[in-house]
Amino acid sequence: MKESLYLIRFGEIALKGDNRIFFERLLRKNIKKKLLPYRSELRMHSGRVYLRCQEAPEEAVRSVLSSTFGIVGFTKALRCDKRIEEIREAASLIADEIASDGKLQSFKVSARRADKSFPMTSYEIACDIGARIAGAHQEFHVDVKTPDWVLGVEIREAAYIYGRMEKGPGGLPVGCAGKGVVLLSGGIDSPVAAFLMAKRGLKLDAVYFHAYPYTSNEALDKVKKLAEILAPYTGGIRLHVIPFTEAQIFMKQRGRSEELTLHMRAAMVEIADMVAADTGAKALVTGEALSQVASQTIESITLTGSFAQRPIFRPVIGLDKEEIITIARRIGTFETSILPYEDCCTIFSPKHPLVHPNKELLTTAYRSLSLDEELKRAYEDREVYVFPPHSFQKEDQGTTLPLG
Ligand SMILES: Nc1ncnc2c1ncn2[C@@H]1O[C@H](COP(=O)(O)OP(=O)(O)OP(=O)(O)O)[C@@H](O)[C@H]1O
Repeated sequence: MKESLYLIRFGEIALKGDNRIFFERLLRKNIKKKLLPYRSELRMHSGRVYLRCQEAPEEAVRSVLSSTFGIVGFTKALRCDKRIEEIREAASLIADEIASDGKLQSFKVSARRADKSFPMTSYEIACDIGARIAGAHQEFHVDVKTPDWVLGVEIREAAYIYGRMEKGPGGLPVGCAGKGVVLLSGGIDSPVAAFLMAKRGLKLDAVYFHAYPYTSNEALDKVKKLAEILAPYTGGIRLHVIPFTEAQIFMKQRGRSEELTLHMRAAMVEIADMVAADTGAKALVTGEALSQVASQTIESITLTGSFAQRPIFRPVIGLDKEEIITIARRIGTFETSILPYEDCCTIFSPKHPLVHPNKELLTTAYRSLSLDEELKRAYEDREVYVFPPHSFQKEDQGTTLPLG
């Protein structure tokens, strides 16, 4: 009897020594949660992970596996009795499916025999199956050195037969690094920053500063859309929308024009920190890249970063715009990010912002604005959206696991 499953390869987790079990447990939990409402079962056998999820459409499972950090590869597999006739049949089903794509031509069979009582050697299995596939499909020829695809046969407590590996996103299971708060604008850079930090295991909440009516509801919809696109990677995401207009007007009226952008950034950092304190996050994340604009010089970043109670991670700090765009395209945020809705900072930004601020002078100027009440009110009046809806559970706070 044949059973259809997925064989999953975990990546960096394999290097985690004694702590590997924590990472594996978290990754399995993340996969199962993303497959809800379907029933799924994950089993481990000799360092392999097999997922059984018969109710879910294949597309849904593939989309979950290709967006779950910690997975480096996966493939559909067939499990059958340890009889050569069954193995041949399963191998030919997999070869038929790959042949129907018409894209791959050369192949090889890689056979492994953990159960040495099986009456054929690995070499004999490989020759037997390889000859049959090549005989049945004119489009396939054997190439043991650089094959387009590999048919895997593993003889364990049962026989497992699988075809082409698809790529997973790599990285570490979301949540293993604890929790962070990303400042998510509608631009190109911050969604990429969110993606990169989730890839290193950070569970994220997002904060968006909305200056209605100076920034439109379409601008807000755009950020919601970005959060929705990121959600499969981040294992769900909450978006905190901060009504920022009054605080911005307050700063504009009281401060010096050329200092306004930096004041706004500092205020954003302070509010994001409040969200972090509330959600148990240990770091902030921004999409800042060195020297991209006036507020991203070393002096500006040092100044605005000094208002945070936690480290600020800036994973795109050393990337060129083109490099950031390449990632944005790959993860699917680019087309949404370039929709033409203004960000609140652009609208309020002065013509000649300070580029190399003096930290002491600017800190004093910012503190003299006495913004505490304004910022507290903006924070308290925030609205929270969850992507996908109803997905957030208390246990999603993220746990810092011991690193091995
Ligand atoms: N309205 C906003 N809401 C939330 N975060 C913001 C907002 N505006 C800016 N940020 C944060 O500040 C960072 C720097 O913003 P800035 O507009 O200077 O640069 P940017 O390179 O255009 O960034 P992005 O492409 O992410 O908008 C952003 O990456 C983001 O993390």
